[in-house]
Formats: sequence, structure tokens, C-alpha cells
Amino acid sequence: MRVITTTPHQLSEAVKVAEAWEGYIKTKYGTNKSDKETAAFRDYEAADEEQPLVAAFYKENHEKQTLEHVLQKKALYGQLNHAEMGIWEALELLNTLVDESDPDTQMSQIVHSLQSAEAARKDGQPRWMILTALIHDLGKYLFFLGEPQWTVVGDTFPVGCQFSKKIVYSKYLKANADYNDPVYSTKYGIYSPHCGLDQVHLSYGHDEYFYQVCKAYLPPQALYIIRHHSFYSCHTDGEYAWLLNAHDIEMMRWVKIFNQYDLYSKAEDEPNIISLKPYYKELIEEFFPDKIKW
Ligand SMILES: O[C@H]1[C@H](O)[C@@H](O)[C@H](O)[C@@H](O)[C@H]1O
Ligand SMILES: [Fe+2]
Ligand SMILES: [Fe+2]
Repeated sequence: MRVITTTPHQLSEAVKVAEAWEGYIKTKYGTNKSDKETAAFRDYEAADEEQPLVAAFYKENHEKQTLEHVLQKKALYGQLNHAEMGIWEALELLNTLVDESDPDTQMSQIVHSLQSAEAARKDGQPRWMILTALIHDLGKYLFFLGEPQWTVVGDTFPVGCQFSKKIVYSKYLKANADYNDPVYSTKYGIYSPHCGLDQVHLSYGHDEYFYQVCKAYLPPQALYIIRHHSFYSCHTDGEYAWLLNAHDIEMMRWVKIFNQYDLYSKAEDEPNIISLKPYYKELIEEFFPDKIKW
């Protein structure tokens, strides 16, 4: 097994910034919403009683997302030889998908995409951020390539090292084959402290897939958001600080800014797809060619 290492210099730099991560994210990037407002989202306790599908989703996800599974899917989809398609086309296609893992929206994905993008736009965010909000979930196209929801949607978490208790529905991780593995069950597993998330395998889903699809076209901040937006135990609960390097800490601030648009826009009115289309088509053309590889 290849162990991923960090040079002493990289390490000390990363430790300097990562040490205070847990408290830091909450104070510095704490949401401007009240506790009551934020409690209305991602309430998995309530979902447990009212939306049994969500718990069932995570049970299957947590049992099956092993390091071996992740490596296999990365090899398969990293080749980008499954389709050629434009961004708007993908958005329209995803219109028929409802995400089983999400307790907060029963709406289709194009609605969620436009709601997130419109929220960023109203906030005066730069064009790359508005575009990122629009497309961040397009990796859910995996579902249309025949993948089951458990390896397409839901929160992500590192595999190959100890699972955090703060991962949503963490109790189900006990049934994961890696849970008792002599290496993968240790705190650092196959990683070394502060090796950086670029070296870490997260459970496989729409984040990693779409990051690969977009790699050639978007600025680093946008790519970072796309790749890590579902890693809630880290960006929201402050877990796994020991994996982060200085670059991660720098980039995480964008994930936090983006997260507000992803989450809280779900309460807003349904956007008018037809009237918004010309604006977003132009925005897409600024960054992407007509067709890209999927
Ligand atoms: O249920 C949601 C949904 O699947 C999102 O697209 C994903 O980014 C979240 O992390 C997840 O909890
Ligand atoms: Fe997502
Ligand atoms: Fe989303």
C-alpha cells in the first residue's frame, strides 16, 4: 500500500494554519442566518422519522463506499469517455432526477441549480462563482450512466483512514468492510498528516466525477468547490483538519461562501427556467466550449 507523505516544511506550514480549523470555520465563516433558520436545513434527526428514504440511502452508501470501490470508480470515470455533451444540455437532462439523500428539497435538480446560481448572483458574486453554483451538482449525471444513487449523491467522507463520528448517520459505517481493516481503521490510515485533500480519496460521487469533467475549464477556486462541496464533516463540522494543507485552508473559504447558496436557496421560490436561460447560456459560453467530455 502506497503511503502518502508530506515534507517537513509543508507540514509545519500546514499545521500553522490548520491547527485552529475547528473553531476557526465556525467563527470566521459562520453563517449570517439565525440558529432557527439553519436548523431548518440538514435536520437528519427529523428526517429519520419523517423521511425513511434518507436513512435508507445512507445505510447503503456507508456500507458500500470502501476504498476499493472508490479507486475502481475513479479509474472508470476518470477517463471521460462516456459522453460528449454541453453544460446546458446536462442541466436539462438532470431535470428528471430527485436526490434521495437530500432531506431539504423534493424539487428537480435544474431548479436547485438555478436557485443556487440566482442566490449567488443576487449577492453580487463574481461570474465564476455564479457559474459554479449553477453547475456544481452536474456530476449527478453519473445516475444517467447507470450508477445507483448511493454512489452519486449524499455527503462525502475520506476512505482509507478512520471514519469520523460526525459523518452523517455514522452508525451505518460499522457495516463498511474498511471499518475493521487493520490499516484503514487507524486514525491516519494510508495518509500522512496534512498531506492535502488532493491526495485523499473521498467516497465516490458527483463531486469527484464533475471535478474531472471540468478540470480543464474553470479557475482553481471553482474546481475546489465542485470537488469538496459535499464534505460536510470537514467544511461544516471541522473534522479531518489533520488532512488539510495550506492550500486547502485557503480554498475552504470559498467552499464556505458557496455553501450558503447551495443550502439556503432551497427555500426560495421556483425560478423561471425559460426567462433565465439566455443569461446562463451566455455565462456557460464564457468558460466552456459547446460540448465537453463526460
Ligand atoms: O443530499 C445532498 C445532496 O446530494 C448534495 O448534492 C450533496 O452535495 C450533499 O452533500 C448531500 O448531502
Ligand atoms: Fe452536491
Ligand atoms: Fe447542491
